[in-house]
Amino acid sequence: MKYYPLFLDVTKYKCLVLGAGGVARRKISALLKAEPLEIIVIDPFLPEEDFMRAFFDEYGFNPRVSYCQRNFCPKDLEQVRLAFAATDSSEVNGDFLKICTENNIFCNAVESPERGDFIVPAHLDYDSLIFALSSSGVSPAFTKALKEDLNNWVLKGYVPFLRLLQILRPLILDNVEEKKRAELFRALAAKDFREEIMALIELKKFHELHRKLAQILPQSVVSKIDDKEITMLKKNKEENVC
Ligand SMILES: C[C@@]1(CC(=O)O)C2=NC(=C\c3[nH]c(c(CCC(=O)O)c3CC(=O)O)Cc3[nH]c(c(CC(=O)O)c3CCC(=O)O)/C=C3\N/C(=C\2)[C@@H](CCC(=O)O)[C@]3(C)CC(=O)O)/[C@H]1CCC(=O)O
Ligand SMILES: NC(=O)c1ccc[n+]([C@@H]2O[C@H](COP(=O)([O-])OP(=O)(O)OC[C@H]3O[C@@H](n4cnc5c(N)ncnc54)[C@H](O)[C@@H]3O)[C@@H](O)[C@H]2O)c1
Repeated sequence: MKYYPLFLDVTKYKCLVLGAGGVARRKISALLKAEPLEIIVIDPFLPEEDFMRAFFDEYGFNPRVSYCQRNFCPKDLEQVRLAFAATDSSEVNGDFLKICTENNIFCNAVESPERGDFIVPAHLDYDSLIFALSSSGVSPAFTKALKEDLNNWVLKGYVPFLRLLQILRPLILDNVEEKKRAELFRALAAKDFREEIMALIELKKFHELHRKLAQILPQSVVSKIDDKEITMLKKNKEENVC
């Protein structure tokens, strides 16, 4: 394994991004989702209003981001825990990485990842469930495509399935005696059954879905399933997309 995967709590971190181009803005936007203390962006060539306009147009206003149109100086790294060398100059990025290393600051290098301490994975977040994906730098385009496939798969399959469980759980709790419940919940979540259910929801075959559920659920539960709720399992507009 070329990289050690971990999930960082950055809420107490001051972060610094050198360079304010398109790639830097993408790194900043992902970092902001984890609510770092602050992000300082330094770029001597891009006027502040151009950066702010570009950033806010793409990702919206965020008070955690501050911008300096000037050259970087080592003093800027005081209190910084995480850094990104995001300029288009290999030399500038190299010098910056060196200073970060001397100061024990983890630094990402957007244009020469092998020189940095970490790479940024593609990610999907559904509240507390987070997927982070990496090709170890082999193909970021593939990582992005895989993320999109996974997102479709999760939203098509698991999110509607969880909505179904949300409908069924109280009915089972109310109508099935305690010692039989765990067995039923496990049967509903079992791989083969779950996959058939997910496929029926995806195809909107709600009548068959009802029949399939009746194979394992007692009549006392099946008779109380609200058909209108069942037809809402697969909403046209998914709200959980990040
Ligand atoms: C996942 C994602 C996260 C993010 O950036 O937030 C990310 N790159 C994304 C997109 C993307 N990047 C590039 C393309 C164009 C197509 C292509 O080249 O494939 C596309 C696709 C597009 O734009 O459609 C070009 C590119 N990327 C790197 C280099 C330099 C090099 O390889 O040397 C070059 C060549 C520059 C040149 O041509 O000179 C390097 C890195 N990019 C990484 C992450 C790290 C490894 C991730 C992994 O392990 O897979 C790593 C190693 C370091 C790092 O940046 O941390 C984000 C997807 C966002 C999303 O999820 O939607
Ligand atoms: N990691 C990735 O996902 C990825 C994706 C595409 C490209 N890249 C590479 O990343 C680099 C940046 O790409 P981009 O599209 O953001 O380029 P860009 O041209 O949009 O931005 C580069 C920024 O660096 C700034 N800069 C130059 N010298 C500087 C200095 N001394 N101090 C501070 N800032 C300085 C420039 O003013 C500019 O705003 C390129 O080398 C590109 O090959 C990486």
